[in-house]
Amino acid sequence: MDLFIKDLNVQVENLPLPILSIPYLHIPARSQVAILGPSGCGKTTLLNTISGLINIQARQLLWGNTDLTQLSAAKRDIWRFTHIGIVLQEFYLTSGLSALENVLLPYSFTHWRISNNIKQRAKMLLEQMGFTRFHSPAERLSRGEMQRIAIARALLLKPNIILADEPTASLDLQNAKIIAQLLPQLSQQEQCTLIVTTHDLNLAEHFPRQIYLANGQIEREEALC
Ligand SMILES: Nc1ncnc2c1ncn2[C@@H]1O[C@H](COP(=O)(O)OP(=O)(O)OP(=O)(O)O)[C@@H](O)[C@H]1O
Repeated sequence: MDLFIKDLNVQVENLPLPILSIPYLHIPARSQVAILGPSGCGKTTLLNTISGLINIQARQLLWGNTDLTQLSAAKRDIWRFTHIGIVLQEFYLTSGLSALENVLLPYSFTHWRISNNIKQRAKMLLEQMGFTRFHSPAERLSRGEMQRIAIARALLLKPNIILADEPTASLDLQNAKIIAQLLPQLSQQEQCTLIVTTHDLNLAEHFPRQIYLANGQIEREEALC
């Protein structure tokens, strides 16, 4: 699914200027894009907008043929659950559940019984990230391991799109490097679009397209040919 944005202007109460203003943006399906820029430039607002988490203040925001501006908040929630996997700086794992059970959570929300196929897929995703302690309690894992669990959870239901907000920001250098390699690798393998926001240039260098925001606007782009 390609992303097309036309005339996005995010206004908030008591501020005279939009906090994000993007006249046009096209991100082709299955591409890998890093959104960069200083703190407060609008990265998270952009991610929240394209995932439909917040009201969309745009003339048009198309993901494929679906214009999110035309959907109610409830319909956007269903659309997001169906199409987007989200990875955040914090991992939001459920303590008391194992690593594997955490990966399976999105499936558990809509199914009474966990099928063998989905369990195998969860294990396969974890194994691809070099993690095999499926039954370890989530709260005993290292931060790098927790982020791997969060990535596998985001990929479990084969989303068309992965959005990651500062996925390496709370990791040490070594784990940040590993995640920086794994995320683009897995999204390519799963053939989904990957969009990350980051301050981390080591992460951004793994992305063929980099969009720099400043003061809520696209300042410049870099593309590796
Ligand atoms: N609901 C809101 N009300 C008022 N101001 C807001 C609101 N949401 C965001 N902002 C402001 O809009 C600007 C952009 O915020 P945003 O969180 O998108 O920036 P960011 O680039 O993700 O920053 P960081 O890198 O620090 O996470 C900031 O100045 C923020 O304070």
